[in-house]
Amino acid sequence: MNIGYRSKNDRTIIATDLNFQLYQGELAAIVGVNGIGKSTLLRTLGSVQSKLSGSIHIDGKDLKNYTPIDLASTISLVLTEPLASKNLTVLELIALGRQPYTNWIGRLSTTDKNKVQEAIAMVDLEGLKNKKCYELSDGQLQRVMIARALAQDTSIILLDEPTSHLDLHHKVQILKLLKQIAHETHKTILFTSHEIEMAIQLCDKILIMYPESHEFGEPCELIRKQSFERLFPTDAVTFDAKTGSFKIKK
Ligand SMILES: Nc1ncnc2c1ncn2[C@@H]1O[C@H](COP(=O)(O)OP(=O)(O)OP(=O)(O)O)[C@@H](O)[C@H]1O
Repeated sequence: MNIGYRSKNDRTIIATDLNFQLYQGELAAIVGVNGIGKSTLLRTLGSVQSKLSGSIHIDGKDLKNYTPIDLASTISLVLTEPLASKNLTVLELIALGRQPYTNWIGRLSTTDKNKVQEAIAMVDLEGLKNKKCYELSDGQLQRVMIARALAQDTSIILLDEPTSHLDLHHKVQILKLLKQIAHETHKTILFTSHEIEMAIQLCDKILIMYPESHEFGEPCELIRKQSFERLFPTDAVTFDAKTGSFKIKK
C-alpha cells in the first residue's frame, strides 16, 4: 500500500510498499522519526483519509466495502486532534463511544451502560466521571479518549500517540492495559508511539518506518536484525541490543 496526500493537481507520497499483517489479540506499535508518516498510516488504516494505492483487508474483506456503520463497529480510532466537545462530562463523552450501537435517539441500553461502566473502571476514571472534560489535564483527557474507544468495543483499536501526555507511571499503566485488553479480549490494537523502549518490552509486533522502507516483526526479531540501530543517526544515540534501549552518545 502507498500512503500520502492528494491535492487538486498533485499528490504527495509519504510511504510506499507498506505490507504487514496483524492478528487478533495482538498489540502492535508503529514507530519512526518525526514526520515519517506514522499518523498518516494510522489515519489511512482507520479510513479517515484514503490510501494512494493498494488495499487494506480486515478478516479477508476489503475495507472499501465497509459501510460507515460497519466501520464504526469494527474500528475505533483515537486521534490527537483537540476535542470539539469539552463541555461534556467524562461519562457523557465515553458514552459517545456507544453511538454505533444506540438507536436513533441515542438512548443507552443496559448493555451500553455496562460497556461504558467497564471502560471507566478499566482506565481508572471512576473518580473523574462527573467532571467536565475542560476541567481535565491533558493526561486525564487522554485516558478518557482511550476509555471512549474501549466503550465502542470494536475488534480493532487504532490510537495515535496514546501516551504522549502521560507521566511514566501512566504510560506504563496504559500500555500494559492495552496489552491486557488485546490478549484477553482478542482485540487487535495498533498505536503510534515514540516510546520505542516500552514498545519493545510490551508489544507483540512493531512496524518501524524508515524514509524509504519499513520493517515489521516481533521486537526480538527486529533487535536481532539490528533494525533499531538504523532508526536514528548514530552520532547522537545508539541502540544497545542487550538491554533493548537507546544510549546517548556523550
Ligand atoms: N494534511 C496534510 N497534507 C499534506 N501533508 C501532510 C498533511 N498532514 C501531514 N502531512 C505530512 O505528512 C508527513 C507525515 O506526517 P505524519 O504526521 O504522518 O508523521 P508522524 O510520523 O506521525 O510524525 P510525528 O512523529 O511528528 O507525529 C509529514 O511530512 C507531514 O508534513
